[in-house]
Amino acid sequence: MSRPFGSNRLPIGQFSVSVNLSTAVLPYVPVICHLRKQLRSESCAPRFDSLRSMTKHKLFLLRHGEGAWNKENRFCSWVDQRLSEAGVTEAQECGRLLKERGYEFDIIFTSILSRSVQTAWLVMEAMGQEWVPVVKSWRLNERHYGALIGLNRAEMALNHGEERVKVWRRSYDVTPPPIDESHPYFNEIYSDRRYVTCDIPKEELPRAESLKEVLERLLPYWNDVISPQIKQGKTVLISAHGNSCRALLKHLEGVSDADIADVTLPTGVPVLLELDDNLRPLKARQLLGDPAKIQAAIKKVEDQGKATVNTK
Ligand SMILES: O=C(OP(=O)(O)O)[C@H](O)COP(=O)(O)O
Repeated sequence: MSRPFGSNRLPIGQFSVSVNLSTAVLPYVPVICHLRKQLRSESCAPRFDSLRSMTKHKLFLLRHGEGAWNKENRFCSWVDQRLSEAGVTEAQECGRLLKERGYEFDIIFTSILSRSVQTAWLVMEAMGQEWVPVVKSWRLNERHYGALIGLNRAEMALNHGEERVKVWRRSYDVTPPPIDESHPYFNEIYSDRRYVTCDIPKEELPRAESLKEVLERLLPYWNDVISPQIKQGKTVLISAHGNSCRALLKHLEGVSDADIADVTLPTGVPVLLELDDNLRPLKARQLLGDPAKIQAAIKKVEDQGKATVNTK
């Protein structure tokens, strides 16, 4: 008996089916041929192509819960403040929210500053996922605010003007004056033994950074360590800082140098990014939680640079 397809395996799209070409099947061959044609038609092909590149990776960025100096409105940066009572609650609530939504992490990255590590622990505890590995790097540390470390933002706005403070806080490529040995927090930072564990000599660690410089020290870590984990299909949480998360967002979303000035991250609010296989965002970032509360928290961070008298 002749075989119309040369064998008894009939390809349909990506699959093939075993066909017994008996006289009982032969009447259906035109229908099968029609289906094959449809699958190959131009109207079908793009749909499959886009499905292939649409593989979603979920990446979560988190600015730690409120720290003691967030509360006092001081530039904290590389000073190792722990979470305030409100910051502990924020981190726990963040963990509960992530649990309620059914998210599961495979690996967590933090800076080597206690407030980001403590936040990761509290999130994991609230999610019942304490076993998840945590990897720490100075490359996720907060931006180094140089000589501004420890200063009160509202007092600076009074002395230098709100515009100047906004430039120091939010511009992309303005580096604040560097910290030197006369600074009250210099020794506390540079004699801390955590900074001999870094992948560069202590002497080469920054003394002040613009957001651009934060991105430059963060990118090798993102490219070599974090992104391979995501590409392997792992769900990653990065528990870090306002400006290290902003730098990464700028990179991933392609935010312009000018527009990044208007991106503000509140403490304790997880940011969900859905990425394709090339780690490009598939849609806009999502700040998870009550939108009204999130807007209020963003405004609070922005208002920290206003010249109001700080009574706390
Ligand atoms: O330590 C800081 O950020 P963090 O609270 O995210 O670690 C900075 O002082 C944040 O200051 P900014 O919001 O003026 O950039």
